[in-house]
Amino acid sequence: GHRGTTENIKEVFEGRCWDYDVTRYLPDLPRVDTGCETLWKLFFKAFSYQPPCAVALENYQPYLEEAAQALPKDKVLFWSSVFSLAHQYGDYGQRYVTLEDTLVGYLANSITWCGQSIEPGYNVTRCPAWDDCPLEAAESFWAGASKTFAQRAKGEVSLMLDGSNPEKPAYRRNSFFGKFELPNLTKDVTRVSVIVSHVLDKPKVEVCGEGSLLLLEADVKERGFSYVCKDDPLVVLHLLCASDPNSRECQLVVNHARGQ
Ligand SMILES: Nc1nc2c(c(=O)[nH]1)N1CN2[C@@H]2O[C@H](COP(=O)(O)OP(=O)(O)OC[C@H]3O[C@@H]1[C@H](O)[C@@H]3O)[C@@H](O)[C@H]2O
Repeated sequence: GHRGTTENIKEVFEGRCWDYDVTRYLPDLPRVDTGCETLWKLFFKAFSYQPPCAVALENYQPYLEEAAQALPKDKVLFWSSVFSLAHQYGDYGQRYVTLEDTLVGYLANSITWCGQSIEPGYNVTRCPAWDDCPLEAAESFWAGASKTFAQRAKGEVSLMLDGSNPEKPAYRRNSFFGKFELPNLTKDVTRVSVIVSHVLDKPKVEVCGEGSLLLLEADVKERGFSYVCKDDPLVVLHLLCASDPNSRECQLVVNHARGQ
């Protein structure tokens, strides 16, 4: 299989960059001094004229360092498998900051790119499918981006996991969080606060204190951080109920509000 390359990728990248600079996350994240043309050049340099499947994580380092922002203390949010809920919960930088809220993640999110050795140095139409390459270009990008994001986290960091998937444990050591984020948290981090979210009205496959959350607790404490875990905090329940107000669990929430 293959994926289609994002059309006008240079214009998309640079346009997003200028837009971010003047309109996005102004109260929550600092501006990056480097201009958008320079950031594009550094990003392009990382994968251009390389074979589509052979981009080492290090190639993105110059770009990742140039585009990095200081992250607000106690507001970094990591996630596994719950992309959409995590971004609702983070409320786009107001409650928490996810990788996509930072310039590095914002510019790369949902675009597709890959290199080729002949002019113009990247494949204008198509890229390998995710599993066609051992280290597919975009995969190594997110590895580098996740690592740099984790290295700049401070204070209490949050992690949202999915406790409703019978096929996939909530915490996996081979997830991006397990491979590139947890191992790169520094001494500036004090605590990992885990939120296990569950699909409404479905069996709770994993909850705090059980299954892979026990492994996570051990891995977090082994790194010297304190650990707390909560199943479906009220904010998350309300977000889930907003999308599914008629679910049984949400009726309970409404009755509770009515004091019944
Ligand atoms: N658009 C984004 N993609 C990704 C981010 C990210 O922040 N934005 N990633 C990884 N990533 C891509 O998501 C899947 C694995 O997710 P999934 O299996 O659901 O969860 P992971 O923990 O592996 O990755 C999510 C974790 O890494 C960063 C983000 O800061 C989260 O804390 C894999 O294909 C990666 O290329």
